[in-house]
Amino acid sequence: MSDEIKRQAVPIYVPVIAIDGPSGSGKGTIAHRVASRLGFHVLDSGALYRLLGAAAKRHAVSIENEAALEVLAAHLDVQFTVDAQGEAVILLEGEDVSREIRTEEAGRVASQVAVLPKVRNALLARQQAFREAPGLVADGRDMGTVVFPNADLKIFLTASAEARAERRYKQLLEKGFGASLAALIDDIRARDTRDTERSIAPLKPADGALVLDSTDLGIDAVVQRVFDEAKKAPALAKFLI
Ligand SMILES: Nc1ncnc2c1ncn2[C@@H]1O[C@H](COP(=O)(O)OP(=O)(O)OP(=O)(O)O)[C@@H](O)[C@H]1O
Ligand SMILES: Nc1ccn([C@H]2C[C@H](O)[C@@H](COP(=O)(O)O)O2)c(=O)n1
Repeated sequence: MSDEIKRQAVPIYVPVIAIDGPSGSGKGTIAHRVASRLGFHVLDSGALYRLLGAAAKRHAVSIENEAALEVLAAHLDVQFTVDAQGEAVILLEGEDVSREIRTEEAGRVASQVAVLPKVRNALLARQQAFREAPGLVADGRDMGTVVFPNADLKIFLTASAEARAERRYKQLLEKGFGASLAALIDDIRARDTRDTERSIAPLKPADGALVLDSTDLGIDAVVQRVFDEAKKAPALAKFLI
């Protein structure tokens, strides 16, 4: 045996912040702001369910055909990129679907395919693979309960259905989509019911999650609350110095 010191690779711990909550509560906005400050990656898990819905439409697969959707989910050909202006671009089978998957219809279909256990299982490892150094902020419905149950910080972000519908209304108009506020409230309530009442990975606060109601809180105030909590988590505090 030589005196040579054998170097062993020390695995790097990759922290995760899980942000869950209902549609329009601000998860994506907060996740991007927090990730940008920390230099972390972002997982928009809802986009995967939306993409699966779009893939089902392209391949004429019924959204009730769980076996076929499981195969589609396992082979989903997606790329998350940015364009020259730094805007997020999502490619499905090489085609830019960034706009198509952001419609209310795409959200409804995503919520319908998301109730299927085989679909959720097929997307699980793909979501967990987003956990890369230096860290990840993951947004969705089951980030803290199922996908990253050991997350360093769990936030459950919520707001009244009316506040969320109003935010969505403004957002859709800004993007050039037509919208009706009354229809959005109905839609949000229907989606809340489906997401919270499904038998697998229902939307609910994870054990230990900080529940933040943003009905009367602006974006900056929510981000500050998240950082206040992050400072208390040993694996995250060093990124906030
Ligand atoms: N605290 C807040 N106060 C006011 N507006 C907000 C707040 N948080 C987010 N918004 C706005 O609400 C809209 C919806 O936010 P966002 O898309 O981040 O929600 P989401 O929870 O990710 O929705 P979804 O789950 O449907 O993707 C955006 O236009 C965003 O700027
Ligand atoms: N972790 C997740 C993320 C999303 N879904 C489902 C349920 C949502 O209604 C739908 C669209 O999500 P959004 O883009 O609005 O965040 O996808 C889920 O079940 N689990």
